[in-house]
Amino acid sequence: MRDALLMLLAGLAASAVGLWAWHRYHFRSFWLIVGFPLVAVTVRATWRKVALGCGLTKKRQRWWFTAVPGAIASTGLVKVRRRFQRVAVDTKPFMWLPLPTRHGWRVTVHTLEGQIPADYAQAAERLAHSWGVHAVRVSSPRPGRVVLAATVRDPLVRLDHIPASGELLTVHVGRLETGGLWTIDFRTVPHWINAGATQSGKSNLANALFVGLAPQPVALVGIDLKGGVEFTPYAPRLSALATTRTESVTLLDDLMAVMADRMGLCRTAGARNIWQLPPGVRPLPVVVLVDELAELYLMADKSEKDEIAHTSTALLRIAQLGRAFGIYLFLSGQRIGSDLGPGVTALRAQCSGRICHRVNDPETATMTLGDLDPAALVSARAIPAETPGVAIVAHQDGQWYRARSFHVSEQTAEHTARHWSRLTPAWAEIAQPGRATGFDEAALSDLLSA
Ligand SMILES: Nc1ncnc2c1ncn2[C@@H]1O[C@H](COP(=O)(O)OP(=O)(O)OP(=O)(O)O)[C@@H](O)[C@H]1O
Repeated sequence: MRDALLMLLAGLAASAVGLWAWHRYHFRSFWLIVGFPLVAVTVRATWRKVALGCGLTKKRQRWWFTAVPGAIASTGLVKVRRRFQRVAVDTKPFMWLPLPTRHGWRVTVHTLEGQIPADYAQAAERLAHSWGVHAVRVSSPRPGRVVLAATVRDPLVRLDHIPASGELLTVHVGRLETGGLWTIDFRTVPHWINAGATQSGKSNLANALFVGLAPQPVALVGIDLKGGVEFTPYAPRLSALATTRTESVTLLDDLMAVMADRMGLCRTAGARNIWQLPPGVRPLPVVVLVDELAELYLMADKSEKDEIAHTSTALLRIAQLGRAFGIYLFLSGQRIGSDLGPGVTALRAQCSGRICHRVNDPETATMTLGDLDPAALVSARAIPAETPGVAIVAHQDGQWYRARSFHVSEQTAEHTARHWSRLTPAWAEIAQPGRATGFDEAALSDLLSA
């Protein structure tokens, strides 16, 4: 008997250790086979209580049945004394079966009359606490349906390695909280704002972007108003680098000339943008990386006014027209606010790509993320300092996500710059009007008619 008990205890201990090791070393299979089925049953079984607690139920008139007439049964609101009575009961939204995801589970819910997805988004934090998960995100694939995606544990605490990006002007810079890739695709979203307090991970993101773009046939240009400390390591792969405001003015003038040149090229070829040009005459896309954007706008005395106005107009024109002519902006800074002048506000309006790292004040989050869901602003302010690189991202699918960039050290960026330096086009080749593609009108006509 004692032996049997000992055997049983030993068996239980071995199973517990086995389960722990399984959970620890292969969470994915553990989650699918053990964790998820238990969670799915619990979520379905407790949905009425959870929905009621989170304010997602509606009162509906129902015929209520009591097995013992005369006894007092309570629905929580109405005391029922008869066998059948029409009473107001709390109705929960219909919930489908939960489905497992890489980092948790998701479930589709039918909204009740008068409910909108925002009602569920407001209750997301309550739902997360009720279910004991890291976060619940709400999306609505079609009217009347809401998908609640629960993340069991924060997938952004530890990230794997940066995967290679396949397509031109597309870079996988990190991971979204859903476990999916965080992708910056300049052809879909041409201009980006990358804001955040100091040490929040802005430069790391620029490194990740640079490492992804370096092997691609693109011209990279840097404007580094931190005196060049951030982008000088990229120099072998940069076609041009400006480290002062005066140099920036010249560089931006060159970029305007490139844009005018490309406009002429497209006009001659009857194309609306450079992507409609035949590959032989299509100019190289140019990505302009800017660090410390605010420095371009700060005025120490009145003598700088004209220079600032000039820079501001050039950047704004590039933001307005650059997309069609293959010139893209990635603007980083601690504050990109209206206090820097109307030029910044107008520039911000042209940048549909928004990335907000940890910020110190609510205004910066509001300025960066604009009129995105208020929950995004709350999330941006809640990013802890211990997780640099975590940001709120307005994604290409129209939703916002928490995301984290892959860690790319300065040494890696430097090595990449040297490795791909042979792909660096000389700035003179790009910047001289009429020579952006080496085209002349006759050669272009020949190419187009071929
Ligand atoms: N995704 C990440 N994963 C891990 N560590 C990161 C990540 N992003 C940034 N870090 C680390 O956080 C620190 C600050 O990052 P970074 O220099 O990019 O911040 P920053 O916002 O550019 O700061 P500053 O404005 O002061 O230059 C660095 O030590 C960097 O290695």
